[in-house]
Amino acid sequence: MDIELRGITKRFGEVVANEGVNLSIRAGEVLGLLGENGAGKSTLMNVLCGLYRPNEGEILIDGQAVTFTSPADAIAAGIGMVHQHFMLVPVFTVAENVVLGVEPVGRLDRLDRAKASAEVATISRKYGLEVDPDALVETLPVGVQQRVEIIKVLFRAADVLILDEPTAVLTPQEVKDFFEVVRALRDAGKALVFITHKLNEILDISDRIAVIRGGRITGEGLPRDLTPKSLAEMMVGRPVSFDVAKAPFNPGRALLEVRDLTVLRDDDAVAVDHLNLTVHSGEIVGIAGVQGNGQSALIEALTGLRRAAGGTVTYDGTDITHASVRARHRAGIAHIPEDRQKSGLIPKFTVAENMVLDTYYDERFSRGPSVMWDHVAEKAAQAVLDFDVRTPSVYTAAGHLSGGNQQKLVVARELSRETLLAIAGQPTRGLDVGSIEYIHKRLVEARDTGDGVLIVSSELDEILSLADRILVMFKGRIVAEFDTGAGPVDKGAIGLAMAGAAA
Ligand SMILES: Nc1ncnc2c1ncn2[C@@H]1O[C@H](COP(=O)(O)OP(=O)(O)OP(=O)(O)O)[C@@H](O)[C@H]1O
Repeated sequence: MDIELRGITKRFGEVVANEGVNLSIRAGEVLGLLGENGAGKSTLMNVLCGLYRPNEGEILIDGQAVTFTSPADAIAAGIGMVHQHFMLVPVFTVAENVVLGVEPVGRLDRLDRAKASAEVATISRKYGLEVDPDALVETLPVGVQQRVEIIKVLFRAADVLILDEPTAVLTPQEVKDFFEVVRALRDAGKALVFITHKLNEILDISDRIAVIRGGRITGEGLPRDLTPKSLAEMMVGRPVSFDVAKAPFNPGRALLEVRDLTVLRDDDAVAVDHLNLTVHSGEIVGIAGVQGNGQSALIEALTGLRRAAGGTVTYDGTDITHASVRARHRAGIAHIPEDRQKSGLIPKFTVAENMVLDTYYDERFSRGPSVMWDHVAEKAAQAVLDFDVRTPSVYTAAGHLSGGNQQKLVVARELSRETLLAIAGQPTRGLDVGSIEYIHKRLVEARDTGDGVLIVSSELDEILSLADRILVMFKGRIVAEFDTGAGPVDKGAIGLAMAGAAA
């Protein structure tokens, strides 16, 4: 099935998210769609999958114009979206999730479980999407849950699959397996649209690449004619540097001292196991590791979101092991959370309000019980400029910003106040290369002016380019340490430690 988008324009009030977009999506082809944060990728895909109606333009399927009034229309026409945030019911099995809402009339009590399992097994075999149809979704790793989402779309007989940043949450091995599936789908004649911010990935998996900028398609090309550098330039409209310039390493006093820290998961399993680490002033410490080795629980414990079951956390000489989130925040600890949508922002609040979440006690912003909103708006406008947050105004609801710009807003709030220590979880996930360059610069600036910075990232390249010291976390413990100042670090050795070789 071939699709032709012709002259698609989509506006939100004053904002033109897509403008006169012409794009073809062909059977048996992976189309890579690349664009900076806020360029209009999600909007365009939401038009294609029936979630938004365009103000102008039309969609043609095999030459015939179609109108979608709901996602159900698009699904009926064979267009399926695999969302970035999975929409599965955790307490249902794989097969139940797949057939839910389709047959028989969406009622689980009338579901023929054996038939559903058999159908899931057939799809799973056909495209190499390995999964146990009878497993409960909540017991499955993220990479497998994603396969369930894809099976769900294929079960609805989709010929066109839209994959919105599918690799953002996957480990490198899962990405490899996932690419195999994408190729199998393409070879079976499906049309795929693949959205990612990772330039190497888009060059690897795409048959054709289209670049969107400011709501318009500004370039198209074949991977063999493009490089990460040329793609980055096409996308951002200026050269992007992948190197970070840092001042000489000159660490000061110990700012964060973690001793013998143990943290439990919700089910009481040990997530962080008698862990020790120190972050000094003027130093970036990077924690590398395959996701799921306790990094998230560690950050939660350091920022007060999760109780420490044992050990101590000392910040600038004070024991903060059991201090509240707010007390830590006030004491000058910045936190860039891993999941901005869960814990970073309040989507209904404006950009300005989100800039002062938790800071309104600050005497610069409040006098007595009342908040000085003019002053807040002014400060917010400056931070929006400084951190290149793309928003129509500071009075726009944060939930209306593109995903990447929401992330930049959190970073702007956390790094534009007086802090001593910044703790960042996956600080650049979902960001375009221009924004990554920008946020890396700001983190290095914080270090150069004497802050301590602790970064947890599953992107090894990010850790390598930023960290002065690299700690590898495996099964809740630090299993290896690498000093980047002492000559080039052996990537292979880090990889081995991440896989538990040194444990
Ligand atoms: N529901 C909405 N209401 C108002 N404005 C919106 C809405 N959805 C998107 N926008 C605006 O439309 C523009 C395009 O956003 P879109 O989400 O399509 O970008 P994107 O390319 O997917 O970005 P990202 O890479 O950050 O996910 C942005 O300026 C965004 O603020």
